[in-house]
Amino acid sequence: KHLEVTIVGLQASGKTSLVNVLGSNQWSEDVVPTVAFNLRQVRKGNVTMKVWDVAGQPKFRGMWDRYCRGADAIIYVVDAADRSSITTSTSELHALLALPALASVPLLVLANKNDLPNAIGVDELIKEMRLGDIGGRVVSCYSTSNKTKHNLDIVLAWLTQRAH
Ligand SMILES: Nc1nc2c(ncn2[C@@H]2O[C@H](COP(=O)(O)OP(=O)(O)OP(=O)(O)O)[C@@H](O)[C@H]2O)c(=O)[nH]1
Ligand SMILES: [Mg+2]
Repeated sequence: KHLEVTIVGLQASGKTSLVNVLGSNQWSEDVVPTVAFNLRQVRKGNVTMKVWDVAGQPKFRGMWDRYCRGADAIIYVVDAADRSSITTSTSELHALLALPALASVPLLVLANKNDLPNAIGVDELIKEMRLGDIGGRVVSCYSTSNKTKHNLDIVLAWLTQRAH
């Protein structure tokens, strides 16, 4: 089975770390900011995933839609411990999802870095980011940590469910 997934979200939210931990069980405090994108192949059981890990710095956000087109799923990563980033994170997400080409692509929002104190929880993030307003597609939201691997098992289950 195959799955193509695109990971977007603001810089330093933990996208590359997620792929490193899911793909090769490699956690590091020291990850280089992504330039443009990384393409990784991840195998889990009988599922081969093509993972587009796209850069989150402002100058790269205009490329997000290009990598999201044709994806079987979009993962949107949020740094749940950086509350000052949530307004920008929200507007970037809603701008992306407004694109007709991305209608009906399933979305998984991760409230990442839940190992840090004061990280925002799922219920509050759903409200803050107005995830309830997103229609016409599957929308899920989990609280995760790449550092402790909290809930990464359910992220993987969510992904493999979408393989075909
Ligand atoms: N405490 C904690 N730190 C994390 C977690 N995930 C990532 N980080 C750290 O956050 C920093 C940024 O992580 P990256 O994975 O490079 O973030 P990114 O989203 O790929 O950033 P760009 O490539 O610039 O878009 C690194 O120092 C990571 O170690 C997490 O779950 N918990
Ligand atoms: Mg990165």
